[in-house]
Amino acid sequence: MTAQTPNPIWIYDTTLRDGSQREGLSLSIEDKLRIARQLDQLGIPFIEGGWPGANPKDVQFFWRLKEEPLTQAEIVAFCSTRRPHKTAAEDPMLQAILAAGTHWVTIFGKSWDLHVTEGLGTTLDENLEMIRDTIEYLRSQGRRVIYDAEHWFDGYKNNPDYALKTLKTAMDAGAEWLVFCDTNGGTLPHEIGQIVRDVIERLELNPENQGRAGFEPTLSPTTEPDGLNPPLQTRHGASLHSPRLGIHTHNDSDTAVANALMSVVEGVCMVQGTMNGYGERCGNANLCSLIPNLQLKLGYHCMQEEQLATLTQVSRSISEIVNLAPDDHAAFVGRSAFAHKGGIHVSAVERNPLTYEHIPPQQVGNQRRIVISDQSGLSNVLAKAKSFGHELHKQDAACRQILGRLKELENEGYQFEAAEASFDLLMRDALGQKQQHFELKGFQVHSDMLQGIDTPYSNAMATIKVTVNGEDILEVAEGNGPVSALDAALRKALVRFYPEIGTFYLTDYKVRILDGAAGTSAKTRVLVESSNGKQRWTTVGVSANILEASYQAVVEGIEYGLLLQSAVKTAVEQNV
Ligand SMILES: CC(=O)SCCNC(=O)CCNC(=O)[C@H](O)C(C)(C)COP(=O)(O)OP(=O)(O)OC[C@H]1O[C@@H](n2cnc3c(N)ncnc32)[C@H](O)[C@@H]1OP(=O)(O)O
Ligand SMILES: CC(=O)C(=O)O
Repeated sequence: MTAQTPNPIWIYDTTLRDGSQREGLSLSIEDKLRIARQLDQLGIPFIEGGWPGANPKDVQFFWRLKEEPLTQAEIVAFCSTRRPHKTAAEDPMLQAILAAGTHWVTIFGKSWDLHVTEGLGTTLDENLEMIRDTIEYLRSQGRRVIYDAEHWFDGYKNNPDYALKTLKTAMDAGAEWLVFCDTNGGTLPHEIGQIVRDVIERLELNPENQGRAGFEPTLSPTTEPDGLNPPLQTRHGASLHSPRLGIHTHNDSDTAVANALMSVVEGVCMVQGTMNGYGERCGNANLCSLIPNLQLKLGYHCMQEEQLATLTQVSRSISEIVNLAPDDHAAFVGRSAFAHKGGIHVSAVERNPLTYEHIPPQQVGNQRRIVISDQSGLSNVLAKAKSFGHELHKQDAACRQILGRLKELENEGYQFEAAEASFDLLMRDALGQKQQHFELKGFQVHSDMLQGIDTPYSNAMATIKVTVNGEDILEVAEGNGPVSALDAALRKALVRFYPEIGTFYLTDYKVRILDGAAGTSAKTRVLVESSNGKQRWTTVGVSANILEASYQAVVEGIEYGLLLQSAVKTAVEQNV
């Protein structure tokens, strides 16, 4: 028995166009080029690059791509139909889209009569003319056209006959893809399914051309012939008399991904969306969820398995480029997507990951994580101990002791899920492996608010006394705040004994008031992130005194840094 080839779905990415309509997101040309290259590597066949007539950046972006073309993806330029009562040939926007020099163009036109009369301010017939004239003109100029039917679902609900006329006009004018857009994002999955089914029937579209029924059409954008109205063929030789269908959904009802999936189930074979779901208002359908759902759950083919296994990295790299923090809880690609916190979950996952994971995380390039907290059981402790290289068994007394201490400290306000270095130190303490590098004798911090030439500024001074190897050390240091002064004084006292401390620095400092109702006597939790230039680690301190909490976190940060350095030293010595 031969394995059946999965039906293909063409992914159409619009991060660079619809994605950049998200409030707070702005891309430079270099950003756009970097994102386009990542999508190309990922194996996305269609990348919508922007609207060339709308702004100079998008014009230049297409020029830059001509100089440094993508390896496999087809870059698509986007534009509206021509303006009412003009010809397509004289519309400057359409001249701009031609000048972009892409093989494929996407044109959006109105499907909803309300938008025609109130948005465009023209007649229903003129809108049909605009669609026809625009597409025919672009075809006459050798372009292949994807037609985005804007507000398709609202239009179809309001006036199905007119909406169908717009689609038929686009189809007859030579559009190769008709894309149903849920522009306002208000349609629910059951309505999407019903409407797509109706339209396929009413337009008498051939389901064979929709990428189902075992066909594997050769519509690879880069391998098909150039030129005017190229003949479209399926692998089996049947010519494409009817266009293929696509879906473009927005997330205003939080159902964009479900809506796109419903359309595919009904026969649509192009899915438009954006990386990380960026887009106007609440965003577009998130390709980072859609692609794995299509390929791993529904059995369609979107990209090679190895490309899918880079999805998490591409998602995070794009969030870095657009300068938006990645969503830790995003399905498939989020940091927490395969994080297990509850003790029951961890105990089962350690036996068989299927018990609490819907897919193996590595299929999308993500990884399983075990989180430590007061929701933990012995299984969490064992899993963490293993990841830190400690030999520990469920029956060991230390194991229960660590779990008990963890719960006790979390009850006092500590939070170890974000401070794994402190948890490692706690485990070492219980296992009798914690090395004490110094002993605190006391510290004092003095903080002033001073008047500068224009603005006030703060100045702080810390004095610290520690004992190292039996020797008492007293040091003073200044800082721009009490914590930085204390940190500086401590390092100054220790650096003579532990020169590696000179390479450590604080990279983040977070404070959380734990019991707001208690006012100034509330407890404070401090999380400190430290680095030695190669690794980063986080430690935690809790106290009613913010300086005391900061001191705990800073000291553990230094202790842990020393531990990491000595582990490196040991590894080097052993290799030698
Ligand atoms: C659903 C979508 O996401 S569509 C994409 C939306 N994206 C954007 O709008 C971003 C880029 N847009 C822009 O830079 C500008 O809006 C431009 C350059 C396109 C147009 O700017 P302006 O000429 O100043 O027009 P403005 O933005 O005020 O209004 C939009 C015009 O497009 C017209 N229009 C809207 N849809 C269409 C359409 N499908 N076909 C033709 N014209 C359309 C509107 O009727 C309006 O016309 P008017 O100027 O006669 O009132
Ligand atoms: C075309 C498009 O972006 C929309 O209708 O949402």
